[in-house]
Formats: sequence, structure tokens, C-alpha cells
Amino acid sequence: MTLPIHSRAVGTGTFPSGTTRPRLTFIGTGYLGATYAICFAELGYEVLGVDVDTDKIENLRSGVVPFHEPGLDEVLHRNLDSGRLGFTTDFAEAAAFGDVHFICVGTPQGPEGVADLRYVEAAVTSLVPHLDRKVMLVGKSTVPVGTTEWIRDLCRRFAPTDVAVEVAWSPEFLQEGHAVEDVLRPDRVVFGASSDWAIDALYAAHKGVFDLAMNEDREVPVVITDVATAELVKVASNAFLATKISFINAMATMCDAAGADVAQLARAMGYDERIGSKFLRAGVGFGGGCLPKDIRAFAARAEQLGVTDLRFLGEIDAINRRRRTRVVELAAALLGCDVSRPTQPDLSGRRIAVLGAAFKPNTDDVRDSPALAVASLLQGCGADLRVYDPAGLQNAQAAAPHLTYAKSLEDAARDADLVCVLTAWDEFRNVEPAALAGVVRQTRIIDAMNCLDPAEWIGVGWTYRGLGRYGSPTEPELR
Ligand SMILES: NC(=O)C1=CN([C@@H]2O[C@H](COP(=O)(O)OP(=O)(O)OC[C@H]3O[C@@H](n4cnc5c(N)ncnc54)[C@H](O)[C@@H]3O)[C@@H](O)[C@H]2O)C=CC1
Ligand SMILES: O=C(O)[C@H]1O[C@H](OP(=O)(O)OP(=O)(O)OC[C@H]2O[C@@H](n3ccc(=O)[nH]c3=O)[C@H](O)[C@@H]2O)[C@H](O)[C@@H](O)[C@@H]1O
Repeated sequence: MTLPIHSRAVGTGTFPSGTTRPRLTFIGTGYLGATYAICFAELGYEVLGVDVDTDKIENLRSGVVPFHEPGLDEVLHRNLDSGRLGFTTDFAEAAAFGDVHFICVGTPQGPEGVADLRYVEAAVTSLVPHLDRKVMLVGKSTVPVGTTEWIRDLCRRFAPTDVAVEVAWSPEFLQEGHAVEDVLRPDRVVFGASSDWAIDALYAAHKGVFDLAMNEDREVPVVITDVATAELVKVASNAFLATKISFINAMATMCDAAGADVAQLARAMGYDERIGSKFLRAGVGFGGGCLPKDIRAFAARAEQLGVTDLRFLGEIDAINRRRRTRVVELAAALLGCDVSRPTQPDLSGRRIAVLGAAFKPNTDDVRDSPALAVASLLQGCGADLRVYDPAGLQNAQAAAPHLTYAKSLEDAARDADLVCVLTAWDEFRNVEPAALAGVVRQTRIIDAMNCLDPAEWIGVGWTYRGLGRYGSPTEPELR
């Protein structure tokens, strides 16, 4: 059922605490939960962010967002000042405070790709024994289908016997680097619920989002469905996005073989509205804390349920991983190295500047970063590397301490035989090719995210290589 937002009375004060506007907790204050807590305070809710990481909570309390997300610091400061936003590590305090508790903890990859739900379990079992009235738990983390039923069972076992806990699912679709806007102005919301009370509570907990939309003369589509469908919407969406990226990357390989240009191919395909131009940028492939783990968890869950039709996701993953070795092959070819062992060319004595460590621009997130993976492969082949990233250096140093890092683009590029652009930061897209030519030893560049304008580089004497393209103009659209 899809309802326009105005077709339902919202925020009708159905909570035992008597409030007309529910008080919200966000359990897990990482990229998802902290952004939500801060933005929902901005929408006017009283909010408590809850985490087991005391450093993170101390940082947030003192106005420091513990990760790089454009615009979020300012919203945090404003809402700490307003008194609507607090942070705690105390689950008893969270239980006393909240009418609706959002579960935002991590669901990392476990053995054989299966989602590891231990943090979800810990969050639920830490909270519910403290409850003293009817509340709602809303799952936002990305989970395998069936998780809501499992949480309901946990609640039955761990909540006081006289306390009813409703469990619903409302998956999240925000993109890092664009998270504030995505939370305040989502392109849709999905409510998976099993009772009218839960649907009303979900509406009340999102009234601020709908009010903002109405003030701006927009509508936010709301899909109300069962919990299993809501859980599946999320992983299906990420699987579709991953498939789209691997599809265009397979086309890039085809373009390389056929002497065609994938950027022009994608542009021409994207004008067909049924296909759409977004998520058709070929390059080094997808990374991050979500798409890679989510397609593996989805495939693993499908197998558990006896569904074999999702096995194609294994190939989506394999195409994606091959993009990383493709950059190494290209580097070896450009540097004129011995490629008798194609997967392990000898790059010793070659200095390479790696521009990028974050898995994509406008974030410091290096989880499953293609840039760091390629850097590690290049170093494993003997190259002398310097890695630079505008925001992700600290996380990169922690995640990949074996690599050598530079404090600036120029430091990374000094005396380089090859420059590899692996994250499409504006700082790299705006670099002046002629100026950089004065810093490097050899003017060779691999544009692994196809984010530069080849003509600008070729025009001042650089040897330019994209992935699957021979030098067409760059399309600006990355989202
Ligand atoms: N990062 C993103 O853009 C999005 C993430 N998601 C999903 O949201 C979930 C969280 O992702 P991120 O925020 O990226 O992860 P994250 O790793 O940045 O944050 C998870 C947080 O949960 C905390 N935590 C762990 N155990 C806890 C417990 N028992 N009680 C309270 N807090 C606990 C951790 O200390 C950490 O701060 C994952 O399932 C992810 O797939 C969904 C949409 C977007
Ligand atoms: O579940 C999640 O956590 C989120 O995962 C992704 O968001 P995010 O991981 O922030 O990053 P994306 O913008 O989707 O990019 C993912 C990867 O794909 C790559 N990508 C993206 C687009 C493209 O055309 N080509 C391409 O290679 C990016 O460089 C990046 O490595 C989804 O886009 C979000 O909707 C979802 O909420």
C-alpha cells in the first residue's frame, strides 16, 4: 500500500507517556545513527543518541561529529544548544527517555558473507529489560529478512512480562557524503509494521519529515507494508545499485576490448529514462561499509531460504573485485613493467602517487575502500607508494598501517612515475594538470574513477588512462 502523506492523520499522541510528539532514541551513533539523531533533533524531536563507545558519545556531547559528513557539525552544534539533543551510554536512561527506539547499530559481514547480528542482539537485550511501558522498537540497520521476528522473540524473552514492545522495520537509504539532506528530505520512507498502533507510531516519529516536506510543497511517498517486505526493500535496493555498477563496469571491460568508450556509452544509455543516468559511472568499482557486505549477506540469506536465483550476486561481487586488479594491470602496462605474471607484475623501483583512500568522496569512511585495496595490491607488487586523501587519512592509517601516507596531494605526487586517482574528490578533479606536471617525475595518470577531463591532461602532455574509456569528456553526475 502506498499512501500520500496527507491521507493519514499523523502525530496523534498515542504513546503511554502522553506526549503528542514521541521522544526518540537512536541506538548506535555511527554514520547512520548519529546523523539520524542529529537531524531528527533538527526536525524538532527530543532525541537521545545511545552508544556503547564512550569516546564517541563524549565527542558528540562536546559537539564533535566523530566522522566526516558535510554539514553535520553545524546541525549538531545548533541542536546541542537547543537542549533537544543528548547522548548517553546508559540504557536505563534510554529506556526511561524514549517512546520510539531506533536500532542503528552495525551489521557487519560475518563468516561466509552472513550478516553478523551480534550488535543488534546486544542493543535489544541491553534496552528492553529496562522498559516500564509500551514502546516501539524500529529497526533501521540493514538486516537479513526475518530479523524483525527474531527481535520480537528477544523482546518476549528479555522485556518485563507486563510491558508490550512493538517491533517495526523502517530501512534507511541515506548515502554518506549526502546524509543530512537524505535524512531530512528522503525520496521515500518505508514502514514495515504489523499493527495500526505501530503504523501510527511510525507516522508520529516521522511527522517532522512530513511537515518539512509539506512546508516545502513536496510529498514524501510512504510505503506501508509488512516487516519482511520492508527488510527486503533495503537489501534489494542495494543489490540493484551494486548490479547497476557492476553492469557498467563489465561494459567498461568490453569497451577496453573493443576500443569503445564507456563514458559515452553510459551517457547514451542513461538518456533512456527506463535505465537512468545515475550509478552508471564505470571505474574501480563499489566499496564502503554497505554495498559489498549487503550483497553477500543477501546472497547468503537467499541460500538459507533455498532461493538459488540470487546466485548472480556472486558474479556482481566478482566483477567488482576484478576492477581492483584491472588498475594494477593498467599501472604495470603504463609503467612498462615486466607483466609476465599479470596478477603480480614487478613494480619495484616505481614511485606511485595514490590519490584517495576513502571509499568515495565527501566521507572519511575507508571500509572496503577500493582505493586502499588497490594501494595494497600495488605495494604488494613492489611499488613505492604515497597515499593522500583529503579527509580519510586518519581512518586509512588505522585500517591500512602498512601503507605510506602523504600530508598533501603535492607530497604524494612528488617524483612520482605514475599518479592514480582512486577517489573522485573535488580536490583531485580540480587539480591543474600543468602544475602537477612540475611535481611528478613522469606525467602518467590513471583516472580509476573516470572523473577527470582527459583532454585537459592529454593537452599538456600527460599520458592519460581511464577505465574503459579512451578520452571522452567527463559527465559530472556521480550520485
Ligand atoms: N553508513 C550508511 O550510510 C548506512 C548504513 N546503514 C546500515 O546501518 C547500520 C549501521 O551502519 P553505520 O552507521 O555505517 O555503522 P557504524 O559502524 O558507523 O556505527 C555502528 C555504531 O553502533 C555502535 N554499537 C555497537 N554495538 C552497540 C550496542 N550494543 N549498543 C549501542 N551501540 C552499539 C557502535 O559503537 C557504532 O558507533 C548497518 O546495518 C548499515 O548497513 C544503512 C543505510 C546507510
Ligand atoms: O546501505 C547503505 O549504507 C547505503 O549504501 C549506498 O550508499 P553509500 O555506501 O554511502 O555509497 P554510494 O554513493 O552508493 O556509493 C557506493 C560505492 O559505489 C561507487 N559508485 C557509485 C556510483 C557509480 O556510478 N559508480 C560507482 O562506482 C562509489 O564510488 C562507492 O564506492 C546506497 O547508495 C545508499 O542508498 C544506502 O543507504
